[in-house]
Order: sequence, then C-alpha cells, then structure tokens
Amino acid sequence: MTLRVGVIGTGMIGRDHIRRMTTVLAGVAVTAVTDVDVATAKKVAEGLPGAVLHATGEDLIADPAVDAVVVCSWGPTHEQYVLGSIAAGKPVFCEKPLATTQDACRRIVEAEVAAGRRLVQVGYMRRYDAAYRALKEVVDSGQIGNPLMMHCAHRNADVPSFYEKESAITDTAVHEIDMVRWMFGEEITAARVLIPRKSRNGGPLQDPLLLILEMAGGALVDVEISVNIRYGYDIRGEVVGEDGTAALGDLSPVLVRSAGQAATPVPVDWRERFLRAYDVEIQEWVDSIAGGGVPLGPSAWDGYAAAAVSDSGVEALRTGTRVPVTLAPRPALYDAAVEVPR
Ligand SMILES: NC(=O)C1=CN([C@@H]2O[C@H](COP(=O)(O)OP(=O)(O)OC[C@H]3O[C@@H](n4cnc5c(N)ncnc54)[C@H](O)[C@@H]3O)[C@@H](O)[C@H]2O)C=CC1
Ligand SMILES: O=C1[C@@H](O)[C@H](O)[C@@H](O)[C@H](O)[C@H]1O
Repeated sequence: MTLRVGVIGTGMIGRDHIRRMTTVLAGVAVTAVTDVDVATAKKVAEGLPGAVLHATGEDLIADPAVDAVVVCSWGPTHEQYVLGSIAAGKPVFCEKPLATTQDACRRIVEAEVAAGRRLVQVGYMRRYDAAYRALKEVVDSGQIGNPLMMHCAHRNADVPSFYEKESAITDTAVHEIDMVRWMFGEEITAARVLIPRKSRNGGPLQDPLLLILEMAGGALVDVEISVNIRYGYDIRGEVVGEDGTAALGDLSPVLVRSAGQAATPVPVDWRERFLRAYDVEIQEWVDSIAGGGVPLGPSAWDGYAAAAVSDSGVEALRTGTRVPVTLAPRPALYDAAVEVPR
C-alpha cells in the first residue's frame, strides 16, 4: 500500500522532505500541499503529478486523498495542525519543535491521550543518525562504564535574520535536549546557561552560549551553541564514562593530504550533515503507519518534555540562574517514550 501524504509548509525542510518522499523513499506519495506562501506552494504542486494544492492546512487535513500529514510550517503554527490531524484521526509527522511552548505541547498530549492512540511523531532526526546510534550502542553496552558527562557542540555557519536570542535554545539546542534524553534514557531535571564573550559575527545575538543540563541520574551535559561559526555546520558529541569515552566519529568519507595539510570537508548545513538520518526517519515513519500501525519515533510526550526543558533553558538564559524542569505525570500511552524501538 502507498501512504498518501499531505505536506503543510513548502519552505526549506518541507521541500526537502517532499524531494525525499518522491525520489528516495518507498511506499509513499505526496498527494497534497499547502503554504501561506501560495506562489511557492503552487510551484511545488506543479512539480508533483496528481498532487492537489490546498488553500489552507485545515482543507489539506480534511482531504480524503490524504492518509497522513507532514507539518513543516513555522513552529508557532504547529499546534493547530497537529491538533487538527488528531481530531481527524490522521497520523501526523511534525517537524521540531512539536510546539513553541510546553503548554501548547501539553494540549497536544492531552488530545492524543483523549484519542486513545499514538498519532504524532516529532522530527527529532538525530535518533536516526548512524553516528548517534553507534554512540548509543557503545554507551548501552557498558563498555565505557557508567556515563558521567556528555560534551556537545552545535555549530551553525550562520542563521537567518529572524533568528532570535532565545532561538539558540528553542530552535537549535532543542535537538541536543531531545538527543540526551534518548541517549541517557532518562529525563533532564534542570538547566543553566553560561555566557562567554560575544562573537563579533553574532550581531545582536548572544553568541555563543553554553547550556548545562542536569540528568535525572546525576550526569551532566554541556552544549556549546555557536550559530555564526562561519566555517560550516559542525555537530559534536562525546560521552565520558567511568572507564572510557565514546565520541561521534569523523563523518567525511574522504581525508585529503595535500600541501602539508590533512583535511576533511565540513558539511554546509543540516541538510547535508543529516541527509541520511532524515531519509531513515521518514522511511521508518512511513513503514510504521502504512499498515495501520502506530508511529514508533519521538512521540508527543518527547516533544512536550523537550519543550519543558527548552522553557527552563530560556528562563536560565534570561535570569542567569539554575532553573529546574518540572514535568507533568507521563500518561501510560507514552510508557518507554524516551526509547526508540530498533
Ligand atoms: N529537523 C531539522 O533538522 C530541521 C527542522 N526544521 C523545522 O522545520 C520547520 C520549518 O523550518 P524551515 O523549513 O527551515 O522554514 P521555512 O521558513 O523555510 O519554511 C516554513 C514554511 O512554512 C510556511 N508557513 C508559515 N506559516 C504557515 C501556515 N500557517 N500554514 C502553512 N504554511 C505556513 C512559510 O510560508 C514557509 O514557506 C520549523 O519548525 C523548523 O524548526 C527546520 C530545519 C531543520
Ligand atoms: O533544526 C534546525 C534548524 O531549525 C536550526 O535553526 C539549526 O540551528 C539546527 O542546526 C537545524 O537542525
């Protein structure tokens, strides 16, 4: 059976997911699109034989030729489309963040619990990245002993002009927030932010930042967030255990030695660095729901938990204090929600 998908938001990642669903993945077809930027959506629809261009996200969700919805619009619009998909009983893959506040995420969790089945998956694609999966396997094997700390770096070459001070946490470090919950298999209990000297490349932003996360089991995670690093898109992670360390490997397939130097290329952006992870993520989502099953990836609960930590991180950035994370009780629908079945 071919899963018929409608895509809301035909911007950068919307178009990238449409490309992979139409030219890379199996068992899926894009049958409808919409965007408030009608001209772009029309152009995208014209390149998709048989696809319908809808005036609104609500019309797309109601389309009988749409079995499942992919939400790639701006964060503040996610809640309405995810709630609309749940109300229509349709599986929905929502790009991160699930919603921009923890209250909005809770409303989504409550709607899904009321519906009585898992319909929502959130686009935290690092759980599907080969390097992160290999790192987690080492940690889970016990080879490096009990994990005590994790050092992370999230470096963007640059960011768009509408990127705000808080985006370093809510839009960028939110990937690490989800990833470490999954890596350690436990919740984050508090956040702090340390502010170093400002980069001259950062404009009005406080760039870089250091986010410190406390894990429920006592481990500490530090995340360097640099969003104007210029040289490329660089994602790092190293877990320090009692008996050893394990780090994400060098991902380039080529090392060039020339003119007295050894060099590997650095990815330009997230599309290049996580190309394969997005493919695996969406293919697994398609496969899990195509036969009427439930989505197995990051859940609405994971989206809510990440948003709650993100809110604490923003508060820590604003106040310079340690801010605890308080989560609502986890509904039984999400038991084992920080684990991704393999
Ligand atoms: N998983 C990942 O690594 C990444 C995730 N993202 C996430 O994907 C989402 C979109 O990001 P980008 O594609 O980079 O942004 P973008 O600005 O390129 O595209 C967003 C599109 O949504 C449309 N839009 C805005 N409001 C809408 C509404 N109410 N209804 C329908 N369409 C609407 C805009 O017109 C625009 O075309 C964001 O939530 C972002 O955080 C983005 C980049 C990477
Ligand atoms: O999700 C993403 C963007 O929205 C965000 O702005 C970037 O900082 C991240 O690296 C990228 O993965």
